[in-house]
Amino acid sequence: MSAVLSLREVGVTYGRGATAFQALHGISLDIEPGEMTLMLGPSGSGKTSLLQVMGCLLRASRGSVRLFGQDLHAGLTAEALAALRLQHIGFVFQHYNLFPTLKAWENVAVALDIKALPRAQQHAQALALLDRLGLADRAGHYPSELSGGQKQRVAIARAMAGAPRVLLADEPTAALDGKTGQGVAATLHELAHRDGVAVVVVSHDPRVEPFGDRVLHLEDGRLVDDRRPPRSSA
Ligand SMILES: Nc1ncnc2c1ncn2[C@@H]1O[C@H](COP(=O)(O)OP(=O)(O)OP(=O)(O)O)[C@@H](O)[C@H]1O
Repeated sequence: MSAVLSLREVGVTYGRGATAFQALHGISLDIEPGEMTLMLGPSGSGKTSLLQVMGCLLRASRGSVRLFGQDLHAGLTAEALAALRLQHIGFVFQHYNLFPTLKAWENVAVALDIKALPRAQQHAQALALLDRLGLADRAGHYPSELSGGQKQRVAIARAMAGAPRVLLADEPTAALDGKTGQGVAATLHELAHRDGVAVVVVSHDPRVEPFGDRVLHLEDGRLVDDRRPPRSSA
């Protein structure tokens, strides 16, 4: 396997001078396609900071980050970084971040807009994505008419609309009840295995753990464990 993302000795410091705080210390790891990587660790251990570095939302203060071999620190402008993000990376958040005034399919189509597709084609593609996530019959519903699990599936469909090679999810099941959370974790796992996407999930949720092909543990901004459990739920 060749890595999608390669991090070497990555450090992140917030603030300057007397108030500077080092949130990440010398993190080196490769993120592979076709597997679901879980990032676990106590509150404040740096999980979100690391996910943001991987997603080109936050620049590392030290070290190097490569996306498909391209060095994200080698003089890239903010615009160039944003373009890479749009092209390769999808995001899923704890609170779904759907537009309340748009129907489910329109929320997905927002991500297709960027590609300037004709509206009919956007509709067809959004429906196909929702269908894959078991939501074909909810395409015309507004977010307020959907359950938490359905909303998260719409958010995943939207994240997949740009056909990203990397999908980053920050606490995607935290607002969901047990069974629904497991269903969403299974969906993310399937995207990694069926589509070859590199899926990285930050979670506090023990119900998500069985779906991780690889489990990273962070503590105090350091990677303290990195393993592939022998048994996966797939
Ligand atoms: N913008 C910021 N400015 C200053 N400090 C920050 C900033 N963002 C995060 N931190 C600090 O960096 C450390 C790591 O934060 P981060 O959000 O990455 O941890 P986390 O493991 O995701 O935590 P949680 O599980 O609570 O979301 C924390 O001590 C946090 O207070």
